[in-house]
Amino acid sequence: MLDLTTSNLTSRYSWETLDQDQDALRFLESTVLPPYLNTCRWFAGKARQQEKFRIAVMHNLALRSDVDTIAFLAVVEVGYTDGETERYLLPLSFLETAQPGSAEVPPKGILTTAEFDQKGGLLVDAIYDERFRLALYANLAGEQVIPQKAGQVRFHRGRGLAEEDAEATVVSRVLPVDSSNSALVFGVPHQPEKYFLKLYRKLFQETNPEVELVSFLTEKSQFSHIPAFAGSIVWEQENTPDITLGMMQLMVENQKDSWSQTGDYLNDFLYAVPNRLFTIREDVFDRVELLGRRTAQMHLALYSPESNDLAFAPEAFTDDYRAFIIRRLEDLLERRYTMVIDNYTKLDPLAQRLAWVFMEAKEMIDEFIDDFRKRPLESLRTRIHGDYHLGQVLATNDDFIIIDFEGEPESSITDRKIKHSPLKDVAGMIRSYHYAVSAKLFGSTETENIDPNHLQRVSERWFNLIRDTYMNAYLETIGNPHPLYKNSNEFNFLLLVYLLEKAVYELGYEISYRPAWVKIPLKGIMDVIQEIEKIRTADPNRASDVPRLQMGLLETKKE
Ligand SMILES: Nc1ncnc2c1ncn2[C@@H]1O[C@H](COP(=O)(O)OP(=O)(O)O)[C@@H](O)[C@H]1O
Ligand SMILES: O=P(O)(O)O[C@H]1O[C@H](CO)[C@@H](O[C@H]2O[C@H](CO)[C@@H](O)[C@H](O)[C@H]2O)[C@H](O)[C@H]1O
Repeated sequence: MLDLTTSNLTSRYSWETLDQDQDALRFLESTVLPPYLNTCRWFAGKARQQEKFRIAVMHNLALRSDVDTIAFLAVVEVGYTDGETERYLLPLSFLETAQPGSAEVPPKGILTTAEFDQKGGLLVDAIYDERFRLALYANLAGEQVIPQKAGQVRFHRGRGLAEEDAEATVVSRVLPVDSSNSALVFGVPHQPEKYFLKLYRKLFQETNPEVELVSFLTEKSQFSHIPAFAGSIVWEQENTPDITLGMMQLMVENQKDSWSQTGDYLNDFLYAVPNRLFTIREDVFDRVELLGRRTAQMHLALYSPESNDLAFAPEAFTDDYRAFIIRRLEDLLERRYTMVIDNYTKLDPLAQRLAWVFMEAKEMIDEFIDDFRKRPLESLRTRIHGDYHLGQVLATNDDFIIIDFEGEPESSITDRKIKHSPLKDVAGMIRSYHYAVSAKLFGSTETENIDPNHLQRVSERWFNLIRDTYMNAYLETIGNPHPLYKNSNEFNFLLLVYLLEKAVYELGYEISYRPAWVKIPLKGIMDVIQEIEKIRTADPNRASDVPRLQMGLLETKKE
């Protein structure tokens, strides 16, 4: 607990002039911000060597209360000994000790005790100050543009914000999810949880891809399986790209995300496996089929050849794009080979055998990449979800709502806006179903005494059924033929490219974070290389010295 009797930050001036008080700002930068940011879940620089914290900008936001006051939207720049500087949004508010609500701020929201013009209180992350939340809502509803020293802060109102709610008395709270951004919830009379406002923490010198995709789907398509776009908050400056600070959507009533739901459904299956039974509720397949359809409908909505918005116009598989994917894949592969070698002894026996086959297949993978470089491709690329997996799909009573269109967290903002074949999303979801089945079977006490080879075969059978159900529903909805996918050969080939990319990425993630799960992406890689081998052997004209796949390495030695 903070000691409220001693002030850490003391200023002779009033809180409202903090942005001009150089001494107070320097104190914040040197003493308060470094330890505070390092406690925040959304601060991504914890593992890097931090060098400098600087308040780059402080925007003003008027707060409605008994006494006129303001909050600041601070942009904190963090410099590192190497690599790029990052910028984070940190809304700041001052709660005088006697202020109602000051006792309710959780410790993680308090930066320091403070004293401004002899008034004591707390310097807090403003999301925990109700006056700040209400100001955000009122500005969005009123489509305000607030001039600042550096440019202006514009509040856009989206179609999702209902007319009758614009003047409503709202209630608000901070959603207790600890993730890379912060989430606020707003309620209106008769609907206590109606709007969901995401404040982006890490800022990019560009419009956030999520705002582009969600506003496009809401305003220019009939696809209704996303939470409708209700507005955004943007920092605008002349001759500089806009910076998105936040986005509001409708709040979705949901029990859980589809990762948890799929896991629950799989329990029946899990209990049956030790008895050598295949028991599974039909509902599982109904859900998978529905998600296949919803995925295809999302892709059809994002495919807009008539749109005059270039950001959404479909594009061909250009040499530049192929070079981009190949660079990424080769870079990932190189790092994964090293990681596997360095961590080999930490892997369990099944993962070790799979890792061997993967390492031995290097030349075959190189040949496949070369094929991708040269093969004529007529399919098209569009904007896609970009980070699609079961955790990004909320399960409502009888349907799905797709969220989090921000793209892959590790990619730069420019890379996140690159158009891909929608098969990249399809591959993401297939990998996720593979994870759901494998994690359940390999991570549960019910199956711990079952021979891992048998478990592998069982999980493969169930996964194949689920994958085919998903793919059939997807293809049926997309329609055949469709300009996005020229023919089934190309479709199958491209799907392998994206499955390989995703599984190779996951291999690194699991080695670093969940070594017990390494066999899941390794098995995913194995499935892809077996398919690659089938393509090679089916082509009578292919003269290649590349060795065959060493599947024999997977056999366990009989004692
Ligand atoms: N529109 C929404 N309605 C209800 N809950 C939501 C909505 N959007 C996100 N959530 C919840 O907030 C969590 C974090 O949202 P997400 O978009 O994944 O944010 P982040 O970018 O911080 O990861 C989700 O896992 C989900 O539980
Ligand atoms: O959640 P993030 O966007 O930070 O993504 C990272 O963590 C994910 C795990 O939480 C990881 O996803 C992998 O595991 C999931 C199950 O836990 C599975 O559904 C995904 O398909 C699988 O890729 C993701 O790869 C990583 O970037």
